[in-house]
Amino acid sequence: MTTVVDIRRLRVDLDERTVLHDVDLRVDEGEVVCLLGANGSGKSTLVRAAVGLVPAAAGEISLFGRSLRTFRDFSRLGYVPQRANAASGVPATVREVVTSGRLARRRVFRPLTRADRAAVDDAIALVGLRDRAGDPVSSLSGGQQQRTLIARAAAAEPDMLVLDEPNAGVDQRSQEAFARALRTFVASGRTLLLVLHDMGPLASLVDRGVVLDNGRVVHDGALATAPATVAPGGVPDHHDDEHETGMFG
Ligand SMILES: Nc1ncnc2c1ncn2[C@@H]1O[C@H](COP(=O)(O)OP(=O)(O)OP(=O)(O)O)[C@@H](O)[C@H]1O
Repeated sequence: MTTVVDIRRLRVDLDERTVLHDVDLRVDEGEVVCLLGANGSGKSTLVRAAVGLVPAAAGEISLFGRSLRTFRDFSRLGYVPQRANAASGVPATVREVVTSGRLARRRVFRPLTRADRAAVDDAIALVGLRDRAGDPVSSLSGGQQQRTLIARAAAAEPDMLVLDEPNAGVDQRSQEAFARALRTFVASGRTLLLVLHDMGPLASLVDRGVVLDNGRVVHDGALATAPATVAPGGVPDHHDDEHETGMFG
């Protein structure tokens, strides 16, 4: 089994404050791992550090078996930040934005192949925006714009998707459709690292939950009988004693 993300004893300092302390996180190929925790517990910082967007003050990060310091194969990785906004000054349509993800995968510009077009169509279907494909992204809701960026990442056919709060501001029906689509993504052996405040319909997909509290990992393990949501505040009340919550196996 290949380890896709291997983080050991990671410390991250922001504004001279330590926001991640001694964090270990391992994600194997084909796994769906969910980061949970209250606001400000460090979930976004952890995924940003994992993809090289914030520097580590201490510790080791490897992606696909290679130290992040020398890792260059970023086309294997699709990352979509929290509250991402796909609208720019340019009046691009959903299809154009998604296609740009496909083009970014290639070194030299050449016309789209049939395979490129199919990957773009699949990615748009993955996020449930088929009926909006020709619309300008500026006409979409915030949730739909983030979905557009998820489709752009998926169009490059990465081995791992890292999605920070993909369901924020998305209605229940769209969340359910998205969960079904992501099931297809992982069925092909690909890897998912999700930051979720509320697991909602994605709960049944998740193999393992990692709970952060104040920048430390306080739980790392399987999720028991598909809890739909995390307790108010994002984490179980007694996450130091997982048996009390009944949420984690
Ligand atoms: N750019 C920054 N500069 C300084 N401090 C930051 C920065 N970004 C985040 N922080 C701080 O780091 C801590 C962790 O924030 P982070 O956004 O990683 O938490 P989170 O668990 O993702 O929260 P949320 O669920 O609200 O998105 C918080 O205390 C936050 O205030």
